[in-house]
Amino acid sequence: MTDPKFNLTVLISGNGSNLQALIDACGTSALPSTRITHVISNRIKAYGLTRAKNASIPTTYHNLVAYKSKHPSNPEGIAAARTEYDADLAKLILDSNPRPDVIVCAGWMHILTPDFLNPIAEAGIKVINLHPALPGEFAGAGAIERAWEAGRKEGLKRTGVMIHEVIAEVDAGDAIVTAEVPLKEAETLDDLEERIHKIEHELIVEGTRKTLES
Ligand SMILES: Nc1nc2c(c(=O)[nH]1)N[C@@H](CN(C=O)c1ccc(C(=O)N[C@@H](CCC(=O)O)C(=O)O)cc1)CN2
Ligand SMILES: NCC(=O)N[C@@H]1O[C@H](COP(=O)([O-])[O-])[C@@H](O)[C@H]1O
Repeated sequence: MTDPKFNLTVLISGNGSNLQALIDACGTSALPSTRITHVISNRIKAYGLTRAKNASIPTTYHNLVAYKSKHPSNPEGIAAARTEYDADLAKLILDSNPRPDVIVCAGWMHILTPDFLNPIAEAGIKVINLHPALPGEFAGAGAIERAWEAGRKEGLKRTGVMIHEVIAEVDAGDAIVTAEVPLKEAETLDDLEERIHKIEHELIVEGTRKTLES
């Protein structure tokens, strides 16, 4: 059997249900001739690491705490730690064989700085991110809850999910694919999260495929 045409590196921080959606899609008509060759987590307890190991995908735990411990715990020291961390994350990926065609942030809860983005872009590797909101709305962490609150308090009628290009400004990169999610009156946050996660699992596959095809 010939090697898959496309290679993915997936960055995670948690449960990994979106990683699982990608694992399940690889090699099917949804993500043809594609394989995940590396999963990297910034959290050692991320269940997504177990999902990757169960799928025989190489994993790396890239630990920011180890970098912070080498610097003073003041703003300058933390900035220096993040610079080193991000530069080493880029090296980790650029030194891998095969290199990825696309890096997918799938619940990756770490803001990437130009120390990562620049060397990756120079290598011609695209970085995309799953964000549970529509372009220009609820950037950053906790987007689902913030939309749910806006539905209750401000009458927001819909939120959404997008896969977007990753740039230095958080969640501001061009949208690759989006899906609107209507907000339902008196719906619990858990129920909204469940509806949104189902859409995420479809959109992350579609967004990755569109990126590979572009
Ligand atoms: N430069 C970019 N980095 C990242 C982007 C992006 O668009 N540009 N997308 C995010 C994912 N994300 C939302 O989609 C997001 C993740 C995390 C945070 C955040 O505030 N992180 C904190 C730490 C939070 C924690 O560890 O619990 C931080 O990094 O200080 C905001 C947005 C991925 N990165
Ligand atoms: N800003 C990005 C963000 O908030 N992403 C959120 O992280 C979750 C990861 O779930 P998973 O680990 O089960 O894939 C996703 O469901 C998504 O809503």
